[in-house]
Amino acid sequence: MSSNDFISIVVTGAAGQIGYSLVFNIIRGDMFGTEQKVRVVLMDIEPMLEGLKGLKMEIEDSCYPLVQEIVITSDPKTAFTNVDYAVLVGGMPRKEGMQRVDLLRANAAIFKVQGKALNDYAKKTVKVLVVANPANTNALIALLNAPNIPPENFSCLTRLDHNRAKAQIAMKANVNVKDVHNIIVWGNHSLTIYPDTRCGYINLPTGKATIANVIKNEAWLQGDFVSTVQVRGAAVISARKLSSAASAAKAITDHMHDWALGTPEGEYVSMGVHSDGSYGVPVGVIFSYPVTIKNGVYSIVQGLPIDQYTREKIDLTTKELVEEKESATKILAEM
Ligand SMILES: NC(=O)c1ccc[n+]([C@@H]2O[C@H](COP(=O)([O-])OP(=O)(O)OC[C@H]3O[C@@H](n4cnc5c(N)ncnc54)[C@H](O)[C@@H]3O)[C@@H](O)[C@H]2O)c1
Ligand SMILES: O=C(O)C[C@H](O)C(=O)O
Repeated sequence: MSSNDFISIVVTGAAGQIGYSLVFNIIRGDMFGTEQKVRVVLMDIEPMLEGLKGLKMEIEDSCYPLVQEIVITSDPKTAFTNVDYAVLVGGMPRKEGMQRVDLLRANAAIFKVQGKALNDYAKKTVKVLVVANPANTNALIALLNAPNIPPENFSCLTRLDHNRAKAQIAMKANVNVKDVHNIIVWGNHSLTIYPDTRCGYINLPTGKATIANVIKNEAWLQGDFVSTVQVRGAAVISARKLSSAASAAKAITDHMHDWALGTPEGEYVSMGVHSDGSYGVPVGVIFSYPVTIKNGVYSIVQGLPIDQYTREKIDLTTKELVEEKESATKILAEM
């Protein structure tokens, strides 16, 4: 995993709300295990360095034994040098009246710089997770600017959508979330993401049962369930007046934990990864697929049945990602 006895991980946007939760998940051992020491680089823009100093003090005062070193910086070279893992949370948030393309433009500049910095300074084996929205296309921009790092090492966060779907099923079926398995979320981390339960199952005291057989309500599974997951981020913003933070940090932790340490035999998780053309999605967009992970390498689950309804949902989210890719390509060409 690391040439030393510690792992080095950078979190960008560390002074923000996700950062405040995420960093403690890392140093508690939730991400890489309770025996793994970590060097954590907290990166943010220069005006936030004072806040990062406070976060560093809180980390010290928490006395977590896994902490090897805490670095705070706003300099990309310092941030990315020799890191094993990079979690890119920092970005420009959408402001009132801002179109999606304006958000893309603001973030393209950030992810171009960070992609180049990863390329120049990180280990070539670095595993990158992009969280800042639009997460799939920001990840693509970073990847396009890091030609020396394999595309398979770039991912974006859709595990929060995956976890949201799992939680909705557990609540509807009145079972513990740990008994719900093999939910899939396909596509873009946006309103078009498609939560799919057709391959999922629930462990009941009587044995394994399909989600459809337990829920017995196809209209709900194809209707309210899908829309609840799709608008969950907006619902949290509307209630909290802030976007999801602790649940996002938990999802980031789950994503990196599984990427580093693997998935249990037969268990799928959802990850936004560089499309290889699987399931008719064009090569070269960052698309959320079901994956299994072994020895730090993910494999897209192949051969799942795709019915007409699922095909339409996958096509819709694919169309949005292809359009985002076209906008990003134009924006990058103008820079
Ligand atoms: N993919 C997902 O599931 C998911 C879920 C929740 C939030 N998000 C996204 O995650 C991002 C962060 O959310 P948050 O609530 O922590 O936001 P926040 O506004 O609290 O924090 C963002 C931080 O990023 C920093 N930042 C801005 N530009 C930067 C740059 N160039 N380099 C380094 N840092 C920079 C800011 O200074 C700020 O401290 C947002 O884009 C949000 O939409 C994604
Ligand atoms: O920050 C947002 O716009 C919402 C976030 O992506 C979420 O899914 O909670």
